[in-house]
Amino acid sequence: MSNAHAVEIDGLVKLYGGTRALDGVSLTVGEGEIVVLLGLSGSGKSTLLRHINKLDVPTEGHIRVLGEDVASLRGKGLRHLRSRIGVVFQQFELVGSLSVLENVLTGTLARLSGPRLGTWMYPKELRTAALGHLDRVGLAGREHQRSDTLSGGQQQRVAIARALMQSPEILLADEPVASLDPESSQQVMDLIREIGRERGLTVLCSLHQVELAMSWGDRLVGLRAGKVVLDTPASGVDRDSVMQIYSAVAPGVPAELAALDATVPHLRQAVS
Ligand SMILES: Nc1ncnc2c1ncn2[C@@H]1O[C@H](COP(=O)(O)OP(=O)(O)OP(=O)(O)O)[C@@H](O)[C@H]1O
Repeated sequence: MSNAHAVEIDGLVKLYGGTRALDGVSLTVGEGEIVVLLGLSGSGKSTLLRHINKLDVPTEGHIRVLGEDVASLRGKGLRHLRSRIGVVFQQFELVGSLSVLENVLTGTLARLSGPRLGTWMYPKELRTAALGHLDRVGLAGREHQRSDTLSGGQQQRVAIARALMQSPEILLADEPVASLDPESSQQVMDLIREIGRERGLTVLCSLHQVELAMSWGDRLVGLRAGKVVLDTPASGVDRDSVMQIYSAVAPGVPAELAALDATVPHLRQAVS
């Protein structure tokens, strides 16, 4: 990890109509740091991640990413910044009818001109690189398989390989294992961390699984109602302090229950 900053956020406020999705977030992330964003559903994790590659623009505040003032970037400059930031989503966002290899190759579309239909339309060196990334994520030999015939964990590996095609410096992962079973979740998270370390990537990842987050990240950042309420190295942190993020959500809702994944609204109704 170097001392340089990959992401510098100062006083970020985001309003959606009357909703204060982010409420004065200031955060600095060092190059090569692996950061987990934790917090209840609706606490602002995805909104924060979306500001880093300018999928959303601040109502107030400043963001610098890889030395660039994000608000001032447009056109080519914005495309260049986005090419340095890989993204992995909860729902993988693969084209199910395309082969694994073609999905990985689409990670290069932003820097190629003209449409590409079929893997043969990509330069040979890109196909070779894509096969290398598939090997790295444990999917060697699957390149010609239709993507929608893979398991969820395998599809997320394809999405990681696709992100690697950009040779990113930052990886944003928005609940990358929310739709996976616990075993696949652990494997995918391990893979993201190993790849992050190997390549010196700065990783920002939102998660709902507290135990996984504590054993996985270098640093935990907790959001509640758009504010940073926890910012700590993961090493040595005690679980109770992390659970504070989820406490006092609503009268009668224990923090343990509130911290549960997408089932929270249903459980809340059940206990209230
Ligand atoms: N495009 C939008 N338009 C209006 N409101 C939005 C929009 N995006 C987010 N919000 C609101 O902003 C708040 C923060 O949402 P966000 O998706 O960032 O939370 P989150 O912590 O990522 O939640 P989850 O864990 O469920 O993904 C919520 O109240 C949400 O309803």
